[in-house]
Amino acid sequence: MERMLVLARHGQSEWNLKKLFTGWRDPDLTPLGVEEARTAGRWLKAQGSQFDVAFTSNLKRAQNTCALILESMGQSGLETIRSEALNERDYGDLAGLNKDDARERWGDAQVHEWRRSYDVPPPGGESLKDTAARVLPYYIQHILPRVMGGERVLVAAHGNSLRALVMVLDGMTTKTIASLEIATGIPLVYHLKADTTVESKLILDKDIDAAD
Ligand SMILES: O=C(O)[C@H](O)COP(=O)(O)O
Repeated sequence: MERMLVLARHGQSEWNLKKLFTGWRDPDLTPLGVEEARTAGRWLKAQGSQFDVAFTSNLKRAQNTCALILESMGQSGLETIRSEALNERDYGDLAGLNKDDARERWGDAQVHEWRRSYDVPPPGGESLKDTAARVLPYYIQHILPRVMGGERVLVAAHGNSLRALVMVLDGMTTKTIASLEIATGIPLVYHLKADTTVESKLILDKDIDAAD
């Protein structure tokens, strides 16, 4: 039985382009982000992939990425389940601020800690640990059973909600997770074993250039 789980971060958003902290704010995709999503769908189709169900967040950049991937695969209208649990990490008081300005104001080290550490939240926002506290239960309760039942599952979500999941799938630690970047629109194709651990992982792009 094939147990396929594909994770895709949304394509470039309007606020990614402006280098603004986004979190739960709801900008749409840029034209490049639309093209990234369509390309991801074409790659997946070229791999011979098809999906039985998709999951995405309550934010339009992920929802539209999901729809564009499926459209490119000829699977528009596939069952797509939306959940706030898959939303990007909430960046709290940083949302809307420019990342370069934030580095100027608080220093590179502090901004990097807020963006990439496991348990240090940005002011008024969620740490990765907080994000994982909603992503992982949702994955275990709603996504994993479908994968283990042999359905081919797409999850179109966000840089940090996916980092929370990849941390577990890849057996990363609270220290090594700080180095993990997930680029926009690059599908991570997992196949799981019957015991739910990872049998294989394929990153459908060799030149990962993580969006800022
Ligand atoms: O929410 C955001 O600002 C981006 O989508 C992800 O931000 P990060 O790469 O700074 O965590």
